[in-house]
Parts: sequence; C-alpha cells; structure tokens
Amino acid sequence: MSAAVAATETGTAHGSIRREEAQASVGATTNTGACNKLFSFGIMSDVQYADIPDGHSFHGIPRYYRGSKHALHRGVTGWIDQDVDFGMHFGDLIDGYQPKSESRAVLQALKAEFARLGKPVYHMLGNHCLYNLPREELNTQLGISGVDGGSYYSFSPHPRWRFVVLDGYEVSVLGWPAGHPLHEQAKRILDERNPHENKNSPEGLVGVARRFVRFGGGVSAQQVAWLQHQLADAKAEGQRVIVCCHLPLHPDTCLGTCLLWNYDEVLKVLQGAGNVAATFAGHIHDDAYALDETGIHHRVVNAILETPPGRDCYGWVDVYQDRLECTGVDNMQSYTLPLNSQPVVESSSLLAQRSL
Ligand SMILES: Nc1ccn([C@@H]2O[C@H](COP(=O)(O)OP(=O)(O)OC[C@H](O)CO)[C@@H](O)[C@H]2O)c(=O)n1
Repeated sequence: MSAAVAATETGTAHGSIRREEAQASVGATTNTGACNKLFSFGIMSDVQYADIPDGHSFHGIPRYYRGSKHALHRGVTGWIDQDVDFGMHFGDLIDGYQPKSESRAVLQALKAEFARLGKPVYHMLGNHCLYNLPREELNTQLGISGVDGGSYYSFSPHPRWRFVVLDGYEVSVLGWPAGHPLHEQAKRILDERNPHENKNSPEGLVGVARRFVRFGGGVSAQQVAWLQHQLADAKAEGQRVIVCCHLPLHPDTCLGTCLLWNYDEVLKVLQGAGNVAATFAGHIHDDAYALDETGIHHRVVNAILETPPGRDCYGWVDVYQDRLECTGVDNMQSYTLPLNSQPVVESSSLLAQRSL
C-alpha cells in the first residue's frame, strides 16, 4: 500500500508521495472504495507569488517568489490529472513584497493558472493579499462572494456536505482604512495584547498569547453568529461540514503567532455543533494536524512559496462516507482522516424520501 493512502487507527499523518506516484496511489484507493467516493477537491496554500528574486522568511527560511508560480502551474496540472471536482487555495496568493504597481497584472496571471482547471476554485483572504490590494477588489477578483459584501461564505458541492469559508481577517488592521469599525476594533485588541511598537512582533508573549500580532486577525461576532447558523442549517439538511480559514483554528496545529485571534470562541462553536468533520487552513508554511477531543480533524497545509524549485506542494482530498483521504504530492503530507460512523442527523425531507 502506498504511504499516501495508508490508514492508521488514530488518523494521524503519513509521508507524502512524488508526483509520478500519484496516479498509482489513487488507483490503490479506488480499488478499496470506489463506490463510496462522493467527490474530491484539490488543496494548495500560500502561493505568495512575487515577481522578485528569491528571499527568505523572518526566520530565515528560503522563499522562492518566482518559482511559486511554476509550482502552482504543476499543482493545477496535478488537479486536472486527478479530475478533482473543484480546487481550494487556503489564502496568500500574492506576497506583500510584490511591487504594487504590478499587483493587478500578477493577480490576473495567477487566476489564469487556476482557470486551467475549468472548474471552480475557492479562495479566502490571507494577510499577504491584503498587503497588496483592497479587500473589495480581492473579493471580486477571487470570486469571494460573502455575506453582506463580506469575505466569508459557504457552498455545498454534494447534498451531504457543506464547506464554510471563514474570513480570519475580518477583525484586522489589514484591509480596512483607519477609522473603519473593524480596523479600530483590531487596533484596540493589538494595543491591549501586544506591548510592542512593531505589532508584527510577538517577542516576549508566551504560548497562544503570541497570536496577537499585526499579521493575524479574528472573526467578528456577526461572523460567529453566521457560522452558528450555517452549522445548524447544515445539520438540519443532514450535511457534514468542512470549515476553511487562512489562519489555523486549533492551537495544537501551530505556534501561537499563527492562530486565529478568537480561535477559542470559534472552536467552541465547531465542537458544539456535532456535524463538523474537519478544518483546513494555511498560513504556517508547514504541514500540521491535530485531532481534537470531539473528533474534529484539524489539517494545516504546507506553503508552495517555500517549496524549492522543481519540487511540488499540492494535493487533493477524496471524500468518502467514512473518511477523508488527503493525498499530498512531494512536499505536502498525506493523511487519512477517519470520520465518525454516526450519520449526521437526517433532515425530515431526506427521511421522507427514504420512506417513499
Ligand atoms: N516573529 C515575527 C514574524 C514576522 N514578522 C513580520 O511580520 C510580517 C509578516 O510575516 P511573514 O512571515 O511574511 O507572514 P506570512 O504570512 O508569510 O507567514 C506567517 C508565518 O510567519 C509563517 O511561519 C513580516 O513583515 C515579518 O517580517 C515579525 O516582525 N516578527
């Protein structure tokens, strides 16, 4: 059995596969459960393209700004080969260092890469995109059609499944002009929680308190209420839910600096709902995984940006009734995430159909 599809009792991580092994791996998966596969989606994160020479992160990790577009191209080709039903990019499509005069042209070029799939690709806001372009323009260009013009939304690719995409930068100093209520709310939070003049610095903050940095953000009370409604509505429809956000939602998947500011409030809502299967995020530029005490899988997806030239970093998820098979190529890890065998509460309409 390929490492990509090897299952464990606990549903924890396995290694990744090289691109050339990917097709064979999927063949192995379909031999054991083709009839149960419901749909599949491509996964990728933090392309963070910029038309500038290679550089490095704050911590000295190499960043391949131009190479990321080639890796994006190969990733979309991989999605096409796998015939995924749709793609997901977990935020930070353009890097903050991209010269602003060319940001719009760059965004068009990156969108053209995703368009090669010929199927929907869903995006979410990351900090780096907000360094480049106004929020409203990003929403329009990335097809983010949120509630009341916002950047959070949901969609249902299968009658039994719903995706909820959160805007982790709704309460943020990024992307809103000074004086905007959400900018001011974020500024107050940073002033209270981060003692530094440079609010990007978590220096001296400990554990999850490190999340109060300028390059983080949170979700508003209104968005939390919307999330609660989405989960309840999905439950009434007999749907399982996958929640996506650029910022990770579980403290065991990342260092404190990368967590959503009000991750605890959001987690409580997800854990109380009873129909959330998994969360997916980006931002940390690494693979990570945690299984929480209520059985929700929390998966964070590695960044294309820090993938060396010629290497790959993309994957796809095959969704089955009893599991999510996450196949990662090369620099992205593969995971099998078992799902609770209990069906989500069925809606009266589905029960009625069954009794016919
Ligand atoms: N300890 C730190 C970390 C970062 N900064 C500065 O904050 C800005 C954003 O950082 P950057 O690494 O570019 O953000 P990403 O979204 O790409 O990555 C998130 C995680 O860091 C990945 O591990 C930038 O100006 C940094 O220099 C800082 O001051 N102090």
